[in-house]
Amino acid sequence: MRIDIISIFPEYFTPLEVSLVGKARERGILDIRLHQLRDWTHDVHKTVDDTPYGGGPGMVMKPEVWGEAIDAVIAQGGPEGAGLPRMIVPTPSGRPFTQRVALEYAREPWLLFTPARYEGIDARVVDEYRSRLRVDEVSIGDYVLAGGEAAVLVIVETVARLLPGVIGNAQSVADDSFAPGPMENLLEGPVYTKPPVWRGHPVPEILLSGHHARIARWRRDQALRRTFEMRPDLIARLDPESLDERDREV
Ligand SMILES: N#Cc1c(-c2ccc3ccn(Cc4ccccn4)c3c2)n[nH]c1N
Repeated sequence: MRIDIISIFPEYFTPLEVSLVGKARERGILDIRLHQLRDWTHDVHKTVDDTPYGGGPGMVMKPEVWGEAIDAVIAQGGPEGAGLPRMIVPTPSGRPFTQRVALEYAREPWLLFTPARYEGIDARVVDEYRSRLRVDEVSIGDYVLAGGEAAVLVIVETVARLLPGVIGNAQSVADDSFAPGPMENLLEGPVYTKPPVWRGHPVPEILLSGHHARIARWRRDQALRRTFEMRPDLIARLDPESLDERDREV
C-alpha cells in the first residue's frame, strides 16, 4: 500500500517511522510519503491560509495551494494498476471512522491524506476532487482537535495493522473488538500474564485451567459484561442472531 500525506507539519508523522508501521515500511508492505504543503506556495511567507468569506473566527486554508499540492502528488502516479488515490480528509464534520471503514481502506492500493489546520480547507477543494477521485471526509471522534494530523496517525495505524503480514498473529486481528463477525460491537475483556499472583491479586482460575472451551466462554462473558458496563450503546447493535442462550444470561 502506498500512502501520501500532505501537511504543513510533516514532522508530526515521525511516529510512523517506529513500531508496527515503521516495520511495515522497512518490509515494503507500506510506502508512506510525506509532503510539505508550503512547497506549493509562491509568496515569500509561504502563505497557506486566509480570512473566511462571510466573516467569523479563525482562518481557512487556501484552495489554490491545496489544489497544486494534490495535483502534484497525483501526477507522481501510484502503484502499478492503482489508478487514482482514495483521498481521505479528516474533519470534525466527517463520517465516523470505524473498524469497518478501516477494513475498506486496508483494501486500497493508494491513499492520499490531506490533514488541514486552522478552521479547515476551503470547501471547493473537496468539491473539485470529488469530480475526479473517491473522497472521504472522516472523523475519528466527537471532540475537536487542532488539526487533522493526529487523525491521520490514528487512521494509518488502524489500517496498517489490518494489512497482511503486519500483525504476526492474524487471529488477533480477526478477534479485534469492532471487527465484523462474532466480536463486532463487543469490547475486549481483561487480559493477564505472569505472575499468577501479583500484590495479592490472583489471575482468574479459569485462565490457568487449560480448558479452552471454558476459557473461550469466560472471555466472551467478560467481553459482554465489559461492553454492557462501558458501552451500553453497543449492546443495542449486537446482532441477536449472534447471541446464544448463555450470552443472554450474562
Ligand atoms: N478527524 C478529525 C477531527 C478533527 C479535526 C480534523 C481536521 C482539522 C482541521 C482543522 N481542525 C480544527 C478545527 C476546529 C474547529 C472546527 C473545524 N476544524 C481540524 C479538526 N477534530 N476532531 C476530529 N475527530
